Amino acid sequence: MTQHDLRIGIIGVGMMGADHAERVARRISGARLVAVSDPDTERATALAAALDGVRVIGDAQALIGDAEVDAVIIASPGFAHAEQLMACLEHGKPVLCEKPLTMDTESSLRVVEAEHKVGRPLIQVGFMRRFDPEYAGLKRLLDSGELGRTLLLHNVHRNRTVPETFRSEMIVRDSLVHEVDVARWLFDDEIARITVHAPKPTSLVGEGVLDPQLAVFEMAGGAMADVEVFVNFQVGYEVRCEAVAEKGSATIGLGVDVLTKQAGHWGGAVPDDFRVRFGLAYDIEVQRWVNAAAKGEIDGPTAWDGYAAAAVCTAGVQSLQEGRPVEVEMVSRSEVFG
Ligand SMILES: NC(=O)c1ccc[n+]([C@@H]2O[C@H](COP(=O)([O-])OP(=O)(O)OC[C@H]3O[C@@H](n4cnc5c(N)ncnc54)[C@H](O)[C@@H]3O)[C@@H](O)[C@H]2O)c1
Ligand SMILES: O[C@H]1[C@H](O)[C@@H](O)[C@H](O)[C@@H](O)[C@H]1O
Repeated sequence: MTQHDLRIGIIGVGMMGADHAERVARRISGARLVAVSDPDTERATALAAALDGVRVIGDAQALIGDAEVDAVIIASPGFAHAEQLMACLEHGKPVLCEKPLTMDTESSLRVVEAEHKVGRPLIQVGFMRRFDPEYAGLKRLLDSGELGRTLLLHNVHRNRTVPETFRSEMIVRDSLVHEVDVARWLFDDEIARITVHAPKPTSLVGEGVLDPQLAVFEMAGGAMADVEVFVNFQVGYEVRCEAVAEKGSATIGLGVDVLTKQAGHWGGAVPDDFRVRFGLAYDIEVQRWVNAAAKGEIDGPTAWDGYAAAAVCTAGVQSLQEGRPVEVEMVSRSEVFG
């Protein structure tokens, strides 16, 4: 820890915020966790007590404006992001905002426009899969051209369970949004049209929750991606992606770990949740964000990426509700950036 460390404040210290707090406090170099804020003050106080030199600030806006906070991590629920992002922009503070950028296309666009007015990139969006060594390796391979042009992506995204607040729309905006970003990033193209199907739902969740969902993305350039997203799979956390190209295919997320043979069975462990599967990705993401923020830069998904993902998810929710493919409506980059 040095006096030049970036002093970080975290907003929202639930599952993800607490994980980031631990990360910043113990594993990230060039940064120091100095403050946390959460309406659940008991939770924030317990977390701060377990870490050295961390203040609890009652209100998110006060944390953002605090003179001793240089940079902010937003890990509050998606509905709170827009207002907190706007405050970070007003105060000129670099911010790593957990996905989704915001919960709707309009507020995401307002954030992009407000950042453009500031004149420098301050917002990085927490699409951490881009930092996962397996995804990064897949991206390098596809970009190398060794397999020819990429034609298809097959994706699987399964959570063991999610909180009861997770309704059908949340599955699109909070879970499928990862594959939306992955498809845009791997294909380096926009999603032009999306269809989200609702197969027979699991009986193990609340009435009316459409889980699993099957999505199809049609890219502007004609390639396609399919996604199974099943957030109450019961077994554990699984994220897989197979890219099919002209001269071969490549798969990540097979979970090849130590294979054990014991008591008449063989196999390996299935991670319980994203904190295990993507722990290294979050470490790399936060370290690179800290390094960049110290220089007044970002190094990862931009507010524009967050906006594009929000636009796709809005169309995805409409498709789920209306049972038909829906065109994605987005402004063009030149309308915002000139
Ligand atoms: N990148 C990933 O893989 C990943 C994984 C999990 C969650 N997330 C994202 O992180 C964010 C938080 O998710 P979570 O699973 O930790 O949720 P959570 O419910 O476990 O925690 C949210 C915390 O925010 C607090 N909170 C509620 N309203 C707030 C407000 N207005 N301002 C500040 N804090 C507020 C809650 O009291 C709670 O402590 C979401 O945006 C979610 O999508 C990302
Ligand atoms: O908020 C979480 C998080 O983004 C995880 O990475 C994803 O797998 C879950 O589906 C979602 O609920």
